[in-house]
Amino acid sequence: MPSRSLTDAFRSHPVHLHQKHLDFSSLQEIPDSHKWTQLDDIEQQHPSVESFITESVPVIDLSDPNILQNIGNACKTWGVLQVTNHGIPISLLESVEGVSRSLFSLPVQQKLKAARSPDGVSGYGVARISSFFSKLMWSEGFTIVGSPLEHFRQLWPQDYTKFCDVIEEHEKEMQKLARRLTWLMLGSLGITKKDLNWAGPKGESKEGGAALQLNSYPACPDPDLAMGLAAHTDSTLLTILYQNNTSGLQVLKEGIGWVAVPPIPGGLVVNVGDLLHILSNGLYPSVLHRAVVNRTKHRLSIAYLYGPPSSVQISPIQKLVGPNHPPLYRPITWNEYLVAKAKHFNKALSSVRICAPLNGLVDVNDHNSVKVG
Ligand SMILES: C=C1C[C@]23C[C@@]1(O)CC[C@H]2[C@@]12CCC[C@@](C)(C(=O)O1)[C@H]2[C@@H]3C(=O)O
Ligand SMILES: O=C(O)CCC(=O)C(=O)O
Ligand SMILES: [Fe+2]
Repeated sequence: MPSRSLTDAFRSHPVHLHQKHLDFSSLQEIPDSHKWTQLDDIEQQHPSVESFITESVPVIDLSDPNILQNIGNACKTWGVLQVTNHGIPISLLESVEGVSRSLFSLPVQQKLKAARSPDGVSGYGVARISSFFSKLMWSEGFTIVGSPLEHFRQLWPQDYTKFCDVIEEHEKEMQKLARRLTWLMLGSLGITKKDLNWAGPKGESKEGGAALQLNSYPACPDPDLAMGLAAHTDSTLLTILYQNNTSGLQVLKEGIGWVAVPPIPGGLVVNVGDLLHILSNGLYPSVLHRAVVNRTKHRLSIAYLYGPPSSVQISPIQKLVGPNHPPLYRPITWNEYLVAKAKHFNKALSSVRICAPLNGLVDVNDHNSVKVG
């Protein structure tokens, strides 16, 4: 099969999303289209009991000498961590936040000039997973894969180059951090570059791919009736998330429920994605997470979704497989997995599973996505 870039992922599987674009800033009340009148199944099974929760997502200093052990524990027990001392200049993160703020504050008609097409990846629009719900989410998104130049030229005909420069610089820095984190996570499982088939003969790796997702969650008149971004896992190796100084991210911790991940100054959230779940043969489970909204504050988040080179087949690493640990997932490329996600949403991992779990249970992340409203 010819090698295809991430940009081509949805060519064969266009998603025609319900395109109702609101001017959130003018709304005093939530319209029916955005009112989540009924709790979805995931939330009913795992009620939020935040006031009693004492556990919190591990915060890991990347310069700590025990880094491998700390990262391994966090990936195994939480599937998510926050990192500090990560080397990304705060000024760069704030500049991307500035680009994002300028973008989302443009008039709706202007933003729609850079709308994502049904078979495309990049551009402005509602989250791709929106097609699984009858109600719309209280958010807007802008996805960037490759150069944002064409879209940015539509948005800011006069000064698009300065916005492109910020995104380019951010991509370079985040790519370095994402690679480093990937090798730390794999290293904590005893995996080195020579154990992976996409690393070259000297252990150098072919370039991974990435998507940048800018998310905007406007202040909401009735946050209890709205959903910022519905519960999902990321179809990545890992995702690095920057949040402005407003809470909203929650992760599901088995046996506890939804746990808030508050922004910490200078910190970045790192999620284990479905492809690392597959590579680690389920040892590092991808984390189910969602974003809730706020009555008074506009929240912005910037997700760097990192994955393998698009031609590479991802399957459980040989070293982690044996007679007592059969491979749980079949090989799949990133693009193929994105199509599986577009078809099966939170059952995508189960759709690539080849071996029934020994305890007879479904995958931890195999949640039902029930239509709401
Ligand atoms: C590479 C990708 C992962 C993603 C789909 C995408 O093609 C680009 C956007 C990503 C995103 C961000 C918001 C949540 C999410 C589920 C969605 O709808 O779009 C993820 C997708 C994913 O991880 O599956
Ligand atoms: O806004 C957030 O905190 C979550 C964003 C997210 O999960 C995503 O972009 O995949
Ligand atoms: Fe996510």
